[in-house]
Amino acid sequence: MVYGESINKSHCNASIELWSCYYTTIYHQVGCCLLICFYKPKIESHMMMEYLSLDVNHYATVIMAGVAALLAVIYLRNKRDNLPPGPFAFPIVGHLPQIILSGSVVNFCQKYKKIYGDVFTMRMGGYPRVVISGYDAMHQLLIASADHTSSRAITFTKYIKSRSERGLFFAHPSDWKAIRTFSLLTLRDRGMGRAAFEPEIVEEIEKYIEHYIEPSAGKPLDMYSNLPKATANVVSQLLFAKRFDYEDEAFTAITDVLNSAINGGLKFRMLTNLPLIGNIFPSVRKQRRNFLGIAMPVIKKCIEERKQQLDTNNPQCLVDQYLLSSDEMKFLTAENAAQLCFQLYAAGTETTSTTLRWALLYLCKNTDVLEKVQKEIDDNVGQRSTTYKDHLNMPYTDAVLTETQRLSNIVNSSLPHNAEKDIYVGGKLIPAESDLLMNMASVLYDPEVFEEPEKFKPERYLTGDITLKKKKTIPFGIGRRACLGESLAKVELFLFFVNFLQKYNIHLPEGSKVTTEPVVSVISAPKSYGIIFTPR
Ligand code: HEM
Repeated sequence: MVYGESINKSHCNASIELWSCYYTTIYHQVGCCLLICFYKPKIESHMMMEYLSLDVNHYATVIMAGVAALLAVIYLRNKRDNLPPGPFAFPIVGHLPQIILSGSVVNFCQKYKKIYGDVFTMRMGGYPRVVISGYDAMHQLLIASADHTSSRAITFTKYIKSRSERGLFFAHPSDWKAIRTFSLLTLRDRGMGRAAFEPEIVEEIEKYIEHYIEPSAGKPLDMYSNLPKATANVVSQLLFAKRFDYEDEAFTAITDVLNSAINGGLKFRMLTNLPLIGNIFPSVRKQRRNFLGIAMPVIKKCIEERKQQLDTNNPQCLVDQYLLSSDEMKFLTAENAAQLCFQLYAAGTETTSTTLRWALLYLCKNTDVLEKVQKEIDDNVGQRSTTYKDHLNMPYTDAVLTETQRLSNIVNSSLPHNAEKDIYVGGKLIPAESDLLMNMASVLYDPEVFEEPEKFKPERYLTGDITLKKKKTIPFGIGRRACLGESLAKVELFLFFVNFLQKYNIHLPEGSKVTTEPVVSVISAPKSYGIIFTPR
């Protein structure tokens, strides 16, 4: 089979029912065997022994039978799914043990890609996901087969039953295009990625410097929980035409909730992948409650405020535009609009601030690069205010930011997609309804394209086949559902970065042990670290 060949899937409910009965029986047998092994003294005379007709002294036989039955269950379950082969998966927890042993999902995917190739199955809890590696396979699925892969993973959407509560991330396939077009046009209209919006970003940077950097006065500043407030305010201007005071309680609560959820590692993955196990832990349950419970009232209050201030002749932000056009956009209910705002807010907050924290850390670790960036800033910007247009004359700074995005690989699995039809990729069948997880590291760290991919080397974007390297640098994803905020993120990254380094020298505190080993969660972030800013 070749890339892209697709066939229709036939469902066979009867055989699924048959399998279910079969599994239930095997699980029952295995359960009994294990019970006997561990509680033999207590149940020696129990009726179960008669039922199984087993001699309790033959432990070895019982254990072997149990293990064999367990393996049979796993084998048959995997076979039933018709999914591409992958490593051995444990019942209930799936590949969780191997993920923990590998150190992260990223390492796990990279490790098993070497054994199973560009397409293999991974199980997070009970849910299988087909892991896609390599640019060609991703291109095949997300661009050439975009008509059938542009909906979100079932594991994402199954918890949001109502179509009118899905916002953009989880939008029903038939609503997605209209919501995305509305969001993109409105945000662009308000200035996203355009020079007209730059003064507001620069004003936010100045406020951040005044509020956090200046008072740090040469002491280490940990930007982990305060930099997201600055990037959140940038998005807030586009959504609600307002910025929050950094000390505002509701604002602090919403950024803290996002921060801990997105950086919450295993806990957050449990929310979507291991709901049954996750529910056992109070802290996971609390995170689930907080995520929307704290955030949504703040978002709804902002929307309500816009209603009161609405000037029909002069819409100021995305919410104004929604309030004015909602008659034509029936699917965008009030609840859906609130979800959309929250998702844009969430998508634009941690991503940009985490990338900036990576960039500053890489520079502290590579002082020669820091010097070159500052020289380029001095030569091209000097003391005046920076604009995004300056990046055209600052190839080295641009290369540093591109290399930061490549190496940090922050959205390490992209956002999962779903295959709506059977698709063959590289000769392997991806059955309809499979959830797809993109192994972004396989492209961003491809040694065929990026020499010594694990190293921070901005010069790579200034020599050799630059076009190819840029094409394969895909931190924002590819295809129809690629990042909606890419243009905004690029402007923000450049303006924050240049403004910081134009005004300050940066270094890590004496004896700092922070490494560039990431904390891998929904995003890959640097470990919490302090940075010392000294005025230049
Ligand atoms: C460095 C910053 C950022 C990175 C690396 C990033 C990366 C990504 C990635 C990998 C995806 C998934 C693509 C896919 O599903 O195939 C995505 C989706 C998305 N991003 Fe970003 N993003 C960033 C900043 C932003 C910003 C600033 C915004 C907007 C305010 C934003 C809004 C979105 C939205 C709305 C989606 C979902 C699009 C859809 O489902 O159609 N992102 N982003």
